[in-house]
Amino acid sequence: MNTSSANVRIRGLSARDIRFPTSLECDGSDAIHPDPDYSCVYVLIFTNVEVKGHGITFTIGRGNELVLEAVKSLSHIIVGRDLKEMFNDFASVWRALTSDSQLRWVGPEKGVVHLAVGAMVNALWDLWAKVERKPLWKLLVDMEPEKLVSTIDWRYIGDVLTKEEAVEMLRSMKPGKEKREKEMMAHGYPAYTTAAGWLGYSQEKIERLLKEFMAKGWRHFKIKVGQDLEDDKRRCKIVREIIGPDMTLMVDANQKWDVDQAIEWMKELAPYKPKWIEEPTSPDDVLGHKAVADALRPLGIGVATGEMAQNRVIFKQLLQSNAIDYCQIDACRVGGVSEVLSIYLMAKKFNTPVCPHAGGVGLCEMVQHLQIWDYISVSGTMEDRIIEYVDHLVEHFKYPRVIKNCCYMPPKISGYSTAMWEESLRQYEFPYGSAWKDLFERGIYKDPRKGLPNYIEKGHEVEESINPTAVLAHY
Ligand SMILES: C[C@H](O)[C@@H](O)CC(=O)C(=O)O
Ligand SMILES: [Mg+2]
Repeated sequence: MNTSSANVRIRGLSARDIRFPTSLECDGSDAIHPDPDYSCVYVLIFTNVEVKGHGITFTIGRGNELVLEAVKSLSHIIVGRDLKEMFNDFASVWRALTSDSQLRWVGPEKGVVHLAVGAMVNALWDLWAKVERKPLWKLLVDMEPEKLVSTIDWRYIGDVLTKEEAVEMLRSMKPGKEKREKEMMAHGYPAYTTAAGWLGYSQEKIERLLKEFMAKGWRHFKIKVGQDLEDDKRRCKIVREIIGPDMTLMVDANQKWDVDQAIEWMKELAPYKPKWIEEPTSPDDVLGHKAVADALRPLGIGVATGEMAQNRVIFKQLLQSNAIDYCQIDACRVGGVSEVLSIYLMAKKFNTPVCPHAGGVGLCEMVQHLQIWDYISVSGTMEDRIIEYVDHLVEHFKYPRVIKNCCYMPPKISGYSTAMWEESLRQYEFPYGSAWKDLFERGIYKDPRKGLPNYIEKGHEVEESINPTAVLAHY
């Protein structure tokens, strides 16, 4: 470890509720989430020296309120701790964050508490990379295999991949690493875009955006489906007409269907040659995904999923039962970088390509690091692999992704690319930021602090409560 991490101690942690009103333009909309306001809980870890860790977890609006509280409840686990000692045994830090006995009861390792762990763990990895003065992908690439696997909690996955196997896997990829790194620096990692295909966009907007992306050289596109079959057919037909037969079309149902419905619906969309159907059904239904995948493979359609798979155990089952053709890790959904690493390693074992999910705020910034590490150190191939790209909210990041020739170029600044501009935070912190104040004043959004029923005076459920904060739960 770089000597600069010696005597560095975590002095404090702040978490802020940052929201962007993206639902106004239907950016990010899909069959299940028609009105997402791209948001994040923004965690800042302060130390006794200048270096700070920035970590985010993505939500689509009010979920921030819950994640924020979970971060506060977990913060005592890392505040006051020594960095060097934490990074010497990072798996134990992760285990401590996921094992708080009382909070664990409302998980475990899933949902709100796990999203909170994700933000905190991402902030710690950002801090680690900054202390080492490397972008996160390079920190991972340069780490000795033993060290890298020591950051992962192997509980529950050792039946498909042991720590020792993972070390061997990483060692076996050492030859050619330098060459792959140089190649990455020169050409970057290929991307596809979802930015033309949100469900709430009008036909005119989809057509215009597709043409604009095509003119810039984009060749792989994803659109949302799942609300109305006839409408999906119409939209897929238009997209195919615009992009032509040779370019890639992917479709995403965001969990809209039952298993049988997914199979039937996709048979109808098969003539438009989608490469994959993403999230055809419930993210928890491993065997359901398998049924869909088995039925659609003969039609040349793969199944992709993962953006809402809650932890490494679900990924283990999806991979071991051959229920998915594309593994879509998400940088925040599982417990941050450490758990994501274990999913990449399992995907390698089962020879399943990883194509990260990035439709959200800050996800493009984060997943590029992970996928670049995968190419250099884990899979050693980009075949059948591609990173999602969306184009909004980039201006709020200090060191945003750099796209050249439709490829992500490796970040050069140390850290995990998660830091946002203070001005953006001041504008979009909910509900106090200036942008939100303006939206409330113009009546575009309702200020949640106004016009709430006052349960203390009028209410019945909580009038007996001796804790006035109990009413907060009754918004
Ligand atoms: C609500 C989000 O925008 C979601 O639709 C993103 C997604 O599914 C994707 O990018 O894939
Ligand atoms: Mg998706």
